[in-house]
Amino acid sequence: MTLRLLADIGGTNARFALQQAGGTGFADIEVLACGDYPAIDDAVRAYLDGAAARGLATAGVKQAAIAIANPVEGDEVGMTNHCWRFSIGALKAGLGLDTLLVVNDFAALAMALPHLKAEQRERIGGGEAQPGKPIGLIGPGTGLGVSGVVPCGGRWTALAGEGGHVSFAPVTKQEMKILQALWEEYGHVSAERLLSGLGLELIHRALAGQRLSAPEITARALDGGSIACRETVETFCAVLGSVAGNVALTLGATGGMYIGGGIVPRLGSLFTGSRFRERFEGKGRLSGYLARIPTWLITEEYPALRGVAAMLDDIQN
Ligand SMILES: Nc1ncnc2c1ncn2[C@@H]1O[C@H](COP(=O)(O)OP(=O)(O)OP(=O)(O)O)[C@@H](O)[C@H]1O
Repeated sequence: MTLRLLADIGGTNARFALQQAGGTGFADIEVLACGDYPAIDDAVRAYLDGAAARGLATAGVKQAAIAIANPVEGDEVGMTNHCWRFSIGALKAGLGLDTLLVVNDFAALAMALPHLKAEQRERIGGGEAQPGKPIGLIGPGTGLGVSGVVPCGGRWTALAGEGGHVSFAPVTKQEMKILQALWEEYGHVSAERLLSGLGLELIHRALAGQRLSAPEITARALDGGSIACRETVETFCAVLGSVAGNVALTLGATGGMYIGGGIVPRLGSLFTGSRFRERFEGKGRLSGYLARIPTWLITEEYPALRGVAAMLDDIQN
């Protein structure tokens, strides 16, 4: 039996799975905390050892595909929001692999978008997807991932950009206040500075003068215990709408715009009832154009694993 190893590695979480062959289901999905392992090799080996202990034939793993949260430009990989650095060649040799594909995590996630089923996504607002047109993606997690897929010669091609690091543009006086506070501290204020776990904490600090962790902020906002936390989450959702609208305009994403990442699915009704969609559409003379673009929240749990498996299929066919 030949197993393929698949991984989706973010700044906080490393998600692993095994797959028998292209197009088949996943076995043994596990999420490890990146911070528990000094290097990527240690996390991969810990996962494979665990899978072997659970009775899977991991000695047969000769092919692997890793989606990771940083630009992938050559053999040397350095994560943006975590300390792991590695050589793709050395990792491949160390794990005894014949094939190792390493790609940007949001490019992998984008490859899964055209194949998502109705039960794997939740519609936010109106609009109608145009078939065969670019599809956009934005996702706040440890960082802010941005990507999309464009149709090319009968196939989809994923974009591997770093759109989370574009400069933040405030839309309201309150957002000006946040920008002012962050300027003092960071000089360049990127969209990721607000739209990430740390971003929630920074927004809250700027608006309420209180230091809380991202999970604390959303918990207090969700249980109704704190008006200030609710305001922070509302601001986060509004800014996300604005930045998602920018991505849709830039890509001409008339095939639809998707929201991924680990944070938004945890916001529940605070997101669905937020000003996200109003701000997505609120682009002056282009508002009508954006109103026609549908937005969806990805509810499928491991979409980037599905995307990176499709990319591995592509290089093998
Ligand atoms: N309940 C919560 N509410 C809000 N934020 C949360 C919550 N739980 C965790 N987070 C934040 O989510 C972030 C992790 O997001 P995610 O699960 O997408 O991780 P990741 O895939 O490792 O990230 P990335 O791919 O962006 O590098 C952390 O910054 C964490 O603080």
